[in-house]
Amino acid sequence: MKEAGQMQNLESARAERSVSTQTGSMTGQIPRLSKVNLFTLLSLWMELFPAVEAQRKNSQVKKTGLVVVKNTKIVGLHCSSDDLHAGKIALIKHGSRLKNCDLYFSRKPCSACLKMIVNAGVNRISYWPADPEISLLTEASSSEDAKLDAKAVERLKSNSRAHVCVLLQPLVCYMVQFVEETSYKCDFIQKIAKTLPDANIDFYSECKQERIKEYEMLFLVSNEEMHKQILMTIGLENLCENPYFSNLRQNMKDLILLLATVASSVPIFKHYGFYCGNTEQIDEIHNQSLPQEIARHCMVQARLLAYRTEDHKTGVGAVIWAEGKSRNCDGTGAMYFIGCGYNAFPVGSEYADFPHMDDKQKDREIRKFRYIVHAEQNALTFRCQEIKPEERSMIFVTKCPCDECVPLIKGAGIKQIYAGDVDVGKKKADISYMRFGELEGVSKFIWQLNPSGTCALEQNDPKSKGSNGVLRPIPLDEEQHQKKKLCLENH
Ligand SMILES: O=c1ccn([C@H]2C[C@H](O)[C@@H](COP(=O)(O)OP(=O)(O)OP(=O)(O)O)O2)c(=O)[nH]1
Repeated sequence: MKEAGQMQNLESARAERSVSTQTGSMTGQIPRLSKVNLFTLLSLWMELFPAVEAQRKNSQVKKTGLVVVKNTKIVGLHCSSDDLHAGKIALIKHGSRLKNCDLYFSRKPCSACLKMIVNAGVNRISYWPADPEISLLTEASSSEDAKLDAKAVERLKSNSRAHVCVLLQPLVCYMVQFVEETSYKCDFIQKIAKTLPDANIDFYSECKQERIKEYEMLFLVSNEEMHKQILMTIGLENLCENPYFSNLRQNMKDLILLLATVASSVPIFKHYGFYCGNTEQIDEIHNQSLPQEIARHCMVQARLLAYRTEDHKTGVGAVIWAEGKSRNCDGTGAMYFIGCGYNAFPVGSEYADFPHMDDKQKDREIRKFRYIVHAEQNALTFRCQEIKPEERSMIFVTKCPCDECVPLIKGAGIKQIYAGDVDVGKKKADISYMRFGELEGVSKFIWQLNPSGTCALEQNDPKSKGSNGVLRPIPLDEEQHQKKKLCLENH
């Protein structure tokens, strides 16, 4: 019954959307993620940044993701490392620039982190209301410390100027359905469906189910009574009563479902990944490419950003990272965040200030193309770090960069582009994608089946890690290569 109802809702959402696209009416905009939910999702996702080191086992301290926001713009994406909690990393990386920032944690921070970030003058600290950084779910022997820490956190919270709170907003109507629909139709899944027509397309649903289970284990407390206990210990007793408790759990579940859906849209599937299409360039530049799991992680960030688009039809997200010369204290290893963005009308404009039509509209004056700022353009404009020519910087875009953006990316000194190649070589009425294919001097890693098989990323092998903790590809010899081909055919 519920499913039928959902389908009906989806149909009416689609119908409404297509009417609004044709008429330009203000109703029926596509569902959009709120900023708060985007930051929260990114913080959870950052907790899952692929480990560049042996992960702590049985530690009382859980890994934590963190998003630092200044004036509604993201200025930091971090995750805890073996040595340092996320809050400490924020302090090292941003120092007094933390003043007036909003911080989104994937777990309630411990007292050691909280005292420092409160002292730095942050504006707001929001955290995911499940098991805190100092776990309350670990064995009894350590829970005494966890409880003492929770008390200290409460005291710091009530005596600080910063607003320490849980910020989760309910998703707008049809958001989950919209994310499901667009994730399934996105370039990455469709590329697999097209190039491997025999592949069981159910791999996507299977992958999603696995992700949901995995993230529920990590980010939800399955037992309701236990969850209430935790909430009470971390000072959220007012959320333990209904309807607040059931609403909170529903919001948490919806966000986890959304994260799992988006994460499965860039799947770990056979020999698909981001590869350089030009086989002549492979030997020369492949060694410089990122490990697949990190590239995939960053692309999912870009996919999440795309759900903040202001374009009725096509959401695009972009995120820029760079790899420093050596590993830093962050759980992201040598990688550090530079900037991110999504396609939207100029900052501060109202909905009706600019036209929203696509190129199906005959009247060219009321088309969106001359007004909308592209995801890459926003990522470059609002970057919080400089792009250093001596370092490897990379942009992850959910769509092939267009002719407006390609020279900007190259001119900014970005060394690598990770993208899909839908639309490459196309000249549409108001936007074209001719330059990407011809672009030289910037390495392009396109989502595809490994074209050569001559390099593979043996990601679990510690020997494949470089001195900076970043994984390196290992070349395969001819025999291994043949085996790879065989196992590909067997799948
Ligand atoms: O590098 C790019 C290229 C495009 N866009 C944004 C701008 C615009 O908001 C949308 C245009 O997408 P598309 O080319 O797909 O045009 P469309 O008219 O939205 O869709 P269609 O594919 O049906 O033509 O994507 C970017 O952010 N970056």
